[in-house]
Amino acid sequence: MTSTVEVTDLCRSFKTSTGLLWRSHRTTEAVRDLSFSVERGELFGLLGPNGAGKTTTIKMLITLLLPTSGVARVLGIDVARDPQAVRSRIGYVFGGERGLYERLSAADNLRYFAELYGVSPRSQRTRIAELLELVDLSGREKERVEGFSRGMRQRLHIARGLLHDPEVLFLDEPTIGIDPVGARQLRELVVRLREAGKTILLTTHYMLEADLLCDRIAVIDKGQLLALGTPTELKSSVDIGQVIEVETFGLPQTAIDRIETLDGVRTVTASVRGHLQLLVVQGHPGAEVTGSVLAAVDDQVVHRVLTREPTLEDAYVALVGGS
Ligand SMILES: Nc1ncnc2c1ncn2[C@@H]1O[C@H](COP(=O)(O)OP(=O)(O)OP(=O)(O)O)[C@@H](O)[C@H]1O
Repeated sequence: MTSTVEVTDLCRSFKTSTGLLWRSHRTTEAVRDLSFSVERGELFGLLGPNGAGKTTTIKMLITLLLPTSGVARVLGIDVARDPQAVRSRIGYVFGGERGLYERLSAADNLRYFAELYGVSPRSQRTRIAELLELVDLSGREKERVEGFSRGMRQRLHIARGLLHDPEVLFLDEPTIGIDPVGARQLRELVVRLREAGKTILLTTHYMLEADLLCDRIAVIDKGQLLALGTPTELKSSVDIGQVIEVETFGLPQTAIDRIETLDGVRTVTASVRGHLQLLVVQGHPGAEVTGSVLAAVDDQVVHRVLTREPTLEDAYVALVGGS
């Protein structure tokens, strides 16, 4: 049986030129020899840092961009040979997407797109009602979109992407810019879609989201596949050493730089948590680094220290940080 999405040695490069008088040309290889497949009914995640090639890959799969070389098949159809046939059987939604009619109600927006997508007039009414129910917007369908939150708009976009009942759905950063409550509602919707039998390929920068949602994940960087597997497989495939979280306040950059150079330390990431700074220090496998990390930090500024099990984010940082 063929996979629902099958990507084989896929490449896409872009030629760009800069300068007015002396033009210089540059080629960016956005996707390089990428191969993976997504099985029917699977929720598959594509992860990678900015510029890794995730959107370029999705754009080729949804027939908005032609591959430079290699083959991509969706539902067994070559995306470069028969884009029309692919388009009629897939849906896609980009995070932060515009394109809804603000002055129209949610239901009128769906009616308009249903016409555009050629949904038969007979089935439009029931289809729209079903979709509004699915995306938790029934009861709000008569309200104009201009009064909707970002999360509601995104759910409406997903309903729009499902009007023609596609078998495969591509979601590019579906929860970007959406508050935690809205993001949770969207994640619940994605789970319902999977339960309804859709095959879903999604990109995200949120590791917790990927860990919660995805059956399998491909991690890509610089257009190439770095790792592929279930969240559990990824966590155990990367030989992660000790992970220490240090909550501090007012820690100078020089101290963070010093920790990075300590023996046994693999990566250090610093972020803001409320009024505190959170340092996440990953050690090399087998190295005991808690003592030396704490010695490098003035204990006047340490709020809390804990060691914990590696998360998908730790595995991701180890994979991408080391590439
Ligand atoms: N139309 C284009 N012209 C030139 N270069 C492009 C074009 N589209 C993408 N690129 C380049 O291709 C590379 C991959 O970009 P892409 O948008 O696929 O990454 P991404 O993984 O989706 O990143 P992000 O997480 O930031 O959305 C980048 O270096 C980008 O600058």
